[in-house]
Order: sequence, then C-alpha cells, then structure tokens
Amino acid sequence: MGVPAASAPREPGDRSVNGALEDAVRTALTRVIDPELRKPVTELDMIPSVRVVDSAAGDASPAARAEIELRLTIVGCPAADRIERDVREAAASVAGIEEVSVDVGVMDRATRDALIERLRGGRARMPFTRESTTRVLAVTSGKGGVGKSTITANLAVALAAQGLRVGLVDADVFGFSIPGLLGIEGAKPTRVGEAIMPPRAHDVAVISIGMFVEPGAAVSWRGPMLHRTVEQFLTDVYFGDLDMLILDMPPGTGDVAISVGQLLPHAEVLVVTTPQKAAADVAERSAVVARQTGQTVIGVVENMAGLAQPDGSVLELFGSGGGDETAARLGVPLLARVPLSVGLREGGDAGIPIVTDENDAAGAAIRELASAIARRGRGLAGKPLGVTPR
Ligand SMILES: Nc1ncnc2c1ncn2[C@@H]1O[C@H](COP(=O)(O)OP(=O)(O)OP(=O)(O)O)[C@@H](O)[C@H]1O
Repeated sequence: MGVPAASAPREPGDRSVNGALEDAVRTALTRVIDPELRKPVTELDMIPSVRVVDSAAGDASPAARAEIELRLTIVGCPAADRIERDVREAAASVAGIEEVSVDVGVMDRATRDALIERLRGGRARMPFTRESTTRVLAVTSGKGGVGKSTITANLAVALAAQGLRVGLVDADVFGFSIPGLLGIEGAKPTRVGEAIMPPRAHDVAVISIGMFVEPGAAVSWRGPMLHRTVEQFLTDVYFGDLDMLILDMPPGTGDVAISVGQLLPHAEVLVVTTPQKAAADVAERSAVVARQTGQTVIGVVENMAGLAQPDGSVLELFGSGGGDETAARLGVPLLARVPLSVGLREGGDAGIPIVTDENDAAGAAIRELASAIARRGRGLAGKPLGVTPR
C-alpha cells in the first residue's frame, strides 16, 4: 500500500490518506517489541486503536497526527517508558506523520487473562515437557564451591551470545547466586496476572529464589515447599519460546535434585567437578541420582584446572585428573577443562560474566563448552522413539 509523502498536499479530513497512514503506522508498530514478552506490541493486544487525524483543521495543508492507544499489561510495568518511547519513534518514522500522541493506560483484566492464556498456547501448564522443543540442561555437582554456578551463568550467557534463546532457573535454593553473577541482584520479576515475567540479563531470562526472599534472608524449607517452588518456576514463569532452559542445581543429591528429576525426567545433565581426584566420588554420586530419574548425563566439566603462569609453567592448585576420572566413571566425555582464572572470579563478583571477554582462557573454555553443547543438539534425550514394541 502506498504511503503518501510528507510533503504531499492533503485535504483536511481526507479519510483515504489518513486511512493509508493509519495502516502504515500499524505496520511500523509491528517493529515495537515488548522487552519482557518478546513479541510485537501489535500481537499482544497492546494497541487497541490507531487513528490519524488532521491536527490543524481548516489549514490548507494540515499536519497529520497519529493518535495511538497503548495498553500496558500491568500497572507500573517496568518497561513502560521504553515501550512508549519505541511506539512514538515507530509512529514518527512513518512518512507523512508529523505528530504523535500516545494515550498510555493499562489493559483490563479480561484482556490480560486472555493474552496470557494465548501466550501459553493452550499448552499444558508445564511447558517443558518431553514433547517440547526446548532442551533442558541441569548443571550439577557433587559438592559446593566447585564453581558450578559460575560455570552455569557463563554458559547461559555464552549460549545466548551464540543466538540461542536461553532461560536460566536458579534452582540452587539454599545457595542462590545467579542474580549476583549476572549483575541483577535486587531485580524483581513482574507479575502479569498469574504469570511471572523473569528479569533478563545478558540476553538470558533468569528466575531465582533470591528474587522472592528479603535480602540477607535464608531459605530453610523442606521437601514439599522446595518441590512447589521448583514446579512454580517451571510452570508460572513465562519464558516464552526457548531453545534451552538451564538449571543451576544445588550441589549434592537432595530434595531439589529429586523434584527436578520427577518434573524433568528428559533433562540432560552436566556434572561440574574440580581436578581433585578425591572429588570424583561425590561428583559421580550426583550423576547417579540424575540417572535414576531417567535423565541423561551428557558430560563433565572440570573447573579450576591449571593456571598458566607468566613463566609458561602451569600451577595445578587443585591437582589434576579429577575431570577425566569422573568422566571415565560415568562413561561420558569430559566436555571442558576450565582453568583457574582471576578474571572469571572477578567477573562473578562484579556481575559481568567473563565469557564475553575474548582474552580470558576460562572464558574461551566456556565458549567452547557452549559450542559443544549447542552442536550436540537435543539428540534422543527424552524424545519418543516412535517404535512400537511387538
Ligand atoms: N575457574 C575459576 N577460577 C577462579 N575462581 C573460580 C573459578 N570457578 C569458580 N571460582 C570462584 O569460586 C567460588 C565458588 O564458585 P561458585 O559459587 O560458582 O561455586 P558453586 O559450586 O556454585 O558453589 P555452591 O553450589 O556452593 O553455590 C566463587 O568465588 C567463584 O568466583
């Protein structure tokens, strides 16, 4: 459809020109993406009306003003300013539109509920089923402090940097550290009706128990409560369409590991361990629990491996061989050896994942790990084989 040039003479009240401009504005608005729902505002029932009117009636060549109704999903939507600005800019970019006015309001409850229902696609409540196309990767370790959360956060960012749509669940309920590692400590999810919108960091959608408890508070829940929380993270958090959902598991073989095993028996599991051979025992145990629930252990990451010294020697602070030992016991490949790195630790403390730094050896190792995992594809993990037993 042709759009009149800005300079074309217009008759006051010329509906055909204004109608064409309205269509052009609507088309321009399809480029405005809601940062939380990750879809165009035009597909989210957020633009109930677009009108183009003559702003100066009676003038020989009146200016065209776009009057746009914008309905946000909730009161106090954190992305409100950004969405309004993007709507204004998109409308103003249409040739022939000289003024833009945006009437900002909030959609009514029925519209919002219908929207959430539609976004969920009428799917079963739990979207990450065996049949979904999202790969689920649980990162586990035998004991605490081996760098599991650091590896998980960096891995998620590396996969997102490779173009994958990534969600990250911090299921390490007692030692949640993912928000800090990704620089979003204090970020709160937004509630839209019954759905919870996860904050985003470094292009990863993140949910953590740390976002629901008061700063400094400890989580001292027992099994059923933990199970409900993990279940709620998987059902009520709106991640949108994901290529990969990554879970930072608590270390060891506790209640959460069992819950995740029950809820996501088709998940792939990555085991993080250190170079200490003595740690192979506990690392192996965490994988055994995963296997008991049907999950597939895809490999081992050895973290805190040798640190290259300026003189060319390698400082093996935690010994060597632990990764190979664990991988051999589990009969899976050692997918990465991530060296000790001051940058990795500093990046974690500062909330800036080192994985985006081209010069850090640990970052490079995690980028390669991400590529290996992405290349692996979903494989047959959890997919129905379509074989009918005779
Ligand atoms: N390769 C590494 N080089 C240097 N420091 C590291 C490395 N990996 C992790 N660290 C540091 O080790 C500490 C423990 O890491 P992290 O919190 O990721 O461990 P974790 O296994 O997730 O622990 P937990 O499960 O108990 O929460 C952090 O201070 C982190 O910065």
